[in-house]
Order: sequence, then C-alpha cells, then structure tokens
Amino acid sequence: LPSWFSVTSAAGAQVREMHSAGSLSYSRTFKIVVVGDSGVGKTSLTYCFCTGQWPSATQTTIGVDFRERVLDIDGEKIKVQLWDTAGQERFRKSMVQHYYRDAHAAVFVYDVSDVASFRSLPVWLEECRQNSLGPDTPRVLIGNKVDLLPSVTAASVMEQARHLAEVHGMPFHLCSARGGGGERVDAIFTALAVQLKRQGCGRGRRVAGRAEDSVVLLSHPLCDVIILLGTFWVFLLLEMF
Ligand SMILES: Nc1nc2c(ncn2[C@@H]2O[C@H](COP(=O)(O)OP(=O)(O)OP(=O)(O)O)[C@@H](O)[C@H]2O)c(=O)[nH]1
Repeated sequence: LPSWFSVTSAAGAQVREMHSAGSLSYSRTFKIVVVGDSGVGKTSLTYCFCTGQWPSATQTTIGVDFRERVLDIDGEKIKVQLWDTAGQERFRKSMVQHYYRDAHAAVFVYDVSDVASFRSLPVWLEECRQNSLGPDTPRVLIGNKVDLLPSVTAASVMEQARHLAEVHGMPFHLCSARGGGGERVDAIFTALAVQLKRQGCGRGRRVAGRAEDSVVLLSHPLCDVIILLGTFWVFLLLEMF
C-alpha cells in the first residue's frame, strides 16, 4: 500500500493522509485529548485513526497513551498527536492537568450501548473546562460502538447527545472503531485537524514572559511526555510505599 493517498475532507481542504508518521517531518503539532469513561473505545478510536487498523485487543489505559499521525493539509505537513487518556479515575489522579496542558482540542467519547457513559459526559466537560478547555476550544462529541444493535434507550440517548452537543457548541458524530467504521473515524479526526489549521493553532506555544522562539525546546511535546511519565512513576512509588 502507498504510505499516503489523497482525499478531500468534508471541510473542503485537500488532505493527504500519511499513516507512517515516524520518520516524516512536520511543521506543527496539534495536541488533541480524548476523554470519556473507561471502555467507551478511546484506545480503539485513536488506534484506528493513527494506524488505519482495528486493534485486535486493547487493555485498560494506565495514565495516558500517545498516538500520532502526520497529515498533509493543503500542502502543510501537520502532526496530529492524540492523547488517549485513562477513563478510570484511579489511573488518572494527579496527572490530569498534564493531559490538558497546551491541548488544542478535546474529543469526548461515550458508548452508545452504555447509558452510564453518556451520563458521565457533564463530568468530563467540567474537567476540561477547569483545565482551560472551555467553549472557545474546538471540541467534538463522539457516540462510539454504533455497530452494536441499537436499542430504544440508545436512540433516545442519541437525541439527548445531539442536544448536549448543540448546547455546548460542538459537532456530534456517531461511529464505530470496529470493522468498517474506519473511514468515519478518519473523517471525524481529519475534520478536526482541518478546523485547527484554519484557526491557526499549533504555531509554537507560549510560556508567560518569554519570547516564543526561546521556548521551542521547552514547549516540545516530548517535554509533556517526560513530565507526565515522571509524575506517573513518582505517583506509583508513593502508592507502593
Ligand atoms: N463493538 C464495538 N466494540 C468496541 C468499539 N470500540 C471499542 N470496542 C471495544 O470496547 C472495549 C474497550 O475499548 P477501549 O478502546 O480499550 O476503551 P477505552 O475507552 O480506551 O478504555 P480505558 O482505557 O479503560 O479508558 C474493547 O473490548 C474494544 O474492543 C466499537 O466501535 N464497537
């Protein structure tokens, strides 16, 4: 298979999709946090978008997992970095603020076959808001696992989800990370990346009181990863003793 192919996204931008992000150069990074209850499919969705494949098996995320993919949007190579955060409270704890730090967008996921995961959404929205990802930040609501048989409850919850998304000014999408749902998953994350590019996101991040050029190293996404992993291990050691 070629490492890229051209598509025109729903937003009308010319997007070349590149799955093998590892060695590709890029001019900026979009950090997108993916949140929602445990088991709603965050790992599956992010894996699906970044590899073009359905994961044969997933494990509960501890802390956070990172997945990346480089997209060529209107001739500019942009790294889309997805932060697949743990849904279980005990695996998040003190790391929450690092998830949200300098994020450009948030994706909220619920499972259409699990009403409780929908009822939790206000908590996730509030957590985002408290970490500076309020209404001005591009946000998307995803109802995942539509491949599971829709029940009457699921249909009524879908209506409520549509309403919730409208109230919070974010698009609402239904999709499935399983089987043939990949194209839809692709379209959702790609459209979000196109929106972030149009808003001029990711052109170097600011640190109070410093010129942007001098903080390029400090604001490198790797710094987030190092801080996060450091915090995680300290937290684990404290739990053990
Ligand atoms: N039928 C179906 N199952 C799915 C779908 N997406 C995920 N799953 C399954 O749901 C289970 C949980 O998926 P994960 O992707 O690990 O969920 P998560 O939100 O990352 O969970 P945490 O890491 O605990 O926060 C796994 O068994 C997946 O195979 C989907 O679209 N349809």
